[in-house]
Amino acid sequence: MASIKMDNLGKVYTGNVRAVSDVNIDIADGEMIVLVGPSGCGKSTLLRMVAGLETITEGTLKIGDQVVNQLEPAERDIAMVFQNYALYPHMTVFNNLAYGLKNRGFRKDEIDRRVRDAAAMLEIKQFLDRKPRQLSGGQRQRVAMGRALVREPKAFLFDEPLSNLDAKLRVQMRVEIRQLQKRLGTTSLYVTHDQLEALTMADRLVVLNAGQIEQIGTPMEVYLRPATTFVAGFIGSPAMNMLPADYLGKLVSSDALTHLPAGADLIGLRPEDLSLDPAGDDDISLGGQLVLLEPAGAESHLHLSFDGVKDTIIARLPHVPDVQEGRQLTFSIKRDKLHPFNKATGKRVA
Ligand SMILES: Nc1ncnc2c1ncn2[C@@H]1O[C@H](COP(=O)(O)OP(=O)(O)OP(=O)(O)O)[C@@H](O)[C@H]1O
Repeated sequence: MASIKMDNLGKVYTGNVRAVSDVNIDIADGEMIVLVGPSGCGKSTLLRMVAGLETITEGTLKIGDQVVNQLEPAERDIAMVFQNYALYPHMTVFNNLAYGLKNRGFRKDEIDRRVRDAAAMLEIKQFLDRKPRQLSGGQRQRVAMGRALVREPKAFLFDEPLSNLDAKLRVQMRVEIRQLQKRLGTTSLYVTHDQLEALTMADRLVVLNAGQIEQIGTPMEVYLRPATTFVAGFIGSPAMNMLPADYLGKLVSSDALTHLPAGADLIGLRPEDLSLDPAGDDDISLGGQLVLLEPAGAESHLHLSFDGVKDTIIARLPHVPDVQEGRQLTFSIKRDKLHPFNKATGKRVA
């Protein structure tokens, strides 16, 4: 496989529509990078620029040591895996795998070797004579990857491959793709709007907003230290609560927030960091009224209101507490779990 290097990549569509700005990403050989962001943030545009399906209007794209800005998709040696597997229903698995190679004029013995090698790697050798409909969803996904693999590409691109699947199959496929990717060491760029998919699959994830990178990091780096209020709101579920610092200061004892850095006028609290345990020395406590209790089996979401704040705050507990709606509850949170931001810049304050 190969590395991929994006230097100041940008895209302006005809009609002066800017879709991507100043994107710098280095994907190491064998690394899985997940691009995540809301609808319209430019994920597909960026992926298609790497694939060669959209022109690059700014910056440089390298695959391995080669600048590929001007190369046709077929010359870039990159495989794309789509949503619906795009398998040919009337062909056997063998022929599905062989099809692209036949079209490119490979010799029969070379096709045979590549198909059998890929089938062995993907553990689908026993299915080579079956039609796609005789396979489970997971096996079909493997055939789809196999079809890309036989081309021996330099990298894999995934464009929301799981978005059409029901919740259970989605989880199964997520695991399947990630295991394959790790085992085969494929350099991969994976696009999704699903933050859970991004967190679970990525070596590193790239959060994109309005065509620009908000943050790049390992899933835990991004979760534990979101660089901007956008990332804080996008990664994590339920989303991080945000309170103005001066208001939070009124809810808690006056010296509880003195350790916060200068300029931190907006404070983020993750729902899962709020606890009903009594506050210890390093904790702060805040009381609110329980307006709604949502039990969700193994966990529960508690919606709390505070005098003078229009938004409710959500706490996520790893159990369903035996409390009545309408009651006053006191929550504690560790001081080092407060996320300080500056409202005007939207950035984390160090
Ligand atoms: N061919 C085009 N011409 C002009 N503008 C376009 C074109 N394709 C996309 N755009 C615009 O570029 C921006 C980014 O679109 P893109 O499809 O890359 O977003 P996305 O993050 O993949 O969204 P989604 O998750 O909804 O697919 C959007 O504002 C979109 O309207």
